[in-house]
Amino acid sequence: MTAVPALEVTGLTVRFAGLTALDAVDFRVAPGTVHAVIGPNGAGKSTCFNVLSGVYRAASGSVRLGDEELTGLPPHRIAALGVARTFQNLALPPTATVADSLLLGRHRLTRTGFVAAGLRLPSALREERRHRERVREIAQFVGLGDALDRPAGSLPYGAQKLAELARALCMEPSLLLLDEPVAGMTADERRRTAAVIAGVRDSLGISIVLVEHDMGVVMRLADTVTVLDFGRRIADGTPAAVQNDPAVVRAYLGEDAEEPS
Ligand SMILES: Nc1ncnc2c1ncn2[C@@H]1O[C@H](COP(=O)(O)OP(=O)(O)OP(=O)(O)O)[C@@H](O)[C@H]1O
Repeated sequence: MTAVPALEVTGLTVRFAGLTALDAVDFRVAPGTVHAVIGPNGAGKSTCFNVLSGVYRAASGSVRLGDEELTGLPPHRIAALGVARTFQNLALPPTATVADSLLLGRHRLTRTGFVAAGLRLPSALREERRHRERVREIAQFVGLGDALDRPAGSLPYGAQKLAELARALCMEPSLLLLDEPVAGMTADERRRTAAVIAGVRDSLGISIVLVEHDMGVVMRLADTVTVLDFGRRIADGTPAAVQNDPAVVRAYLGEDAEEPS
């Protein structure tokens, strides 16, 4: 396994027509840790996520993964550097089987060219078998080992979200970006997904950045947390530290939180 590099975000600034959605934000994600980005509505979480994955351009600042500068690179180049992401809304092909959906995640790791694959050459068949084995392992890892031959769209919502997570893992990333991984889930599905995410960190050792509204999940799962409000970083630290930070309480509850009762 190659060493997982640290993610270093420095002075990250994003502007939309006069609105500063991210204002000189700094944070660091140590290798093999879970880092949550939280904040009230409109704080800049999705913007941050979209800059990390290359969907939005930063006005200034830097995002470095080890020695690689990610700012300015298009999404596919960032993905090629080992950054995988999931989406807030389901993005699996609904009629493809879970196995085939996960195989799509291995596209960038596929060596055999189209011609060899099209001709069904032995080398192409061997490679496909290797990828299918890895897909099976990853599906088992997230608890979908029995669902490989089912159409992804026929699974319950929580299982479809896990299949997306599995597809991202199929890229063998060193950094996984999760956009609200438990949004819309039942309590059971949330628990199961949180356990899978903790397992990804603990067993695969990769780094995870997640944007999430569910505070219970954030507090249980994250090693470190960055809190944004109106595009600025207002707190950064362990879940316990940021939870008790007066600026964070104020941001979530409004100015009234400061008034003596
Ligand atoms: N593509 C865009 N064009 C213009 N303004 C945008 C764009 N994307 C986000 N914004 C603005 O940037 C600010 C931050 O938005 P962002 O979606 O990043 O916040 P958020 O913390 O993810 O909010 P939520 O929790 O509601 O998803 C908001 O004022 C939003 O209206």
